Amino acid sequence: MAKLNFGGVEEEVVTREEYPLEKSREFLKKQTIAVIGYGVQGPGQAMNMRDNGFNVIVGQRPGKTYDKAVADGWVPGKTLFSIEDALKKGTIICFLLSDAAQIALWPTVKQYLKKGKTLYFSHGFGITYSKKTGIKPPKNVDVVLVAPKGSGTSLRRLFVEGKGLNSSFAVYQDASGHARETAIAMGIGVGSGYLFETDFYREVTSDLTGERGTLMGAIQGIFAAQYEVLRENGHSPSEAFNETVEELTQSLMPLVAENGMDWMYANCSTTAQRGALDWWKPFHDATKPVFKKLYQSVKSQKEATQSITRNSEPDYREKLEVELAELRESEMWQAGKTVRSLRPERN
Ligand SMILES: NC(=O)c1ccc[n+]([C@@H]2O[C@H](COP(=O)([O-])OP(=O)(O)OC[C@H]3O[C@@H](n4cnc5c(N)ncnc54)[C@H](O)[C@@H]3O)[C@@H](O)[C@H]2O)c1
Ligand SMILES: CC(C)(O)[C@@H](O)C(=O)O
Ligand SMILES: [Mg+2]
Ligand SMILES: [Mg+2]
Repeated sequence: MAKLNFGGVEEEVVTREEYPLEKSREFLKKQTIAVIGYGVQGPGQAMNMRDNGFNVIVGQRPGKTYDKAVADGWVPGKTLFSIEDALKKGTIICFLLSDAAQIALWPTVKQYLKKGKTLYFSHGFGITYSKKTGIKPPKNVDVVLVAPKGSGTSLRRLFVEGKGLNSSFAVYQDASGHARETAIAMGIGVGSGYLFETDFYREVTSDLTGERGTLMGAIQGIFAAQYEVLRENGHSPSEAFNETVEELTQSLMPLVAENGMDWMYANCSTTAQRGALDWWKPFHDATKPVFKKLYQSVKSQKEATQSITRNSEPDYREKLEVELAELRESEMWQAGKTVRSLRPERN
């Protein structure tokens, strides 16, 4: 593993140079990788592995998602099967159902976890919260995790562009003596740019915090608050949206991604720099208590209970759609729809 300095802290990472794709293919050449579930991570990981030359099959229940798998080139009876048939054939079982659905399907999955197989997750949820999920793998199988740090949609898009998301990897159970190499080889196989090591608990707690925080929850909250203040002070929707969202995603975040926050600041006016340098600390101080509360809610497993309870309700999709529609139909995001339609590349 390559040792790198992350802001003064030494950490080890696995890069593609160190563990090349050919090595991964060679290590997994006798395995049948069964991707169970074809939602968001399923397609990204399955198609990337297929394009990387691995022996991959998909297990999906009938319905719209099964039809999507057919449209993506998976062939019924050859590379696309019922969940049970894929579980039977697979030697590495990639459990890529939603975390709540994994609970319902676990008794079925467990039946097919024969000695020597590997159970693969993309989240530490099922294992860490095993008292709530009932997911307790038999001792004679390997249990590993590769968690791409981003949406399955981005995992696929970046792969097609010749780039790669980074992923974390972990071993929960090493029955074979080579579980760690399986995790690394799978991580490279699904198209990760590089891999950093963690454990199931740390993966799930950081992931739940991140998506509820700056990655998804906090960002919407901050957008909404600023947009509302601008509107309350007489600014038009287009002006408020541009100063809140559009400029961030189109102009400034790509600069942050490329070279960091100070570099983005340096590419703005001294007027903007002065204001941003004065104001980031009050925003930090105002939000830190909320982040502390969030982390506590994750640590106490309140977030896990909430996810399991709400996402296991039979009508959770319908209820989710109502909440997503509320966002979509808000003035801010409706303004955003019009703003996006005006981007020159859309014409
Ligand atoms: N969405 C992401 O991009 C992302 C990113 C990193 C990690 N993960 C993790 O990857 C795993 C898969 O998440 P996802 O978001 O791709 O899942 P998802 O919500 O998209 O669902 C995946 C599949 O589960 C199937 N399914 C749902 N309920 C079922 C049931 N009762 N019986 C049989 N099949 C059922 C659906 O048909 C779908 O094909 C989770 O552990 C998640 O935390 C997801
Ligand atoms: C893509 C995310 C937010 O990183 C993932 O953790 C998820 O749960 O979908
Ligand atoms: Mg997550
Ligand atoms: Mg995540």
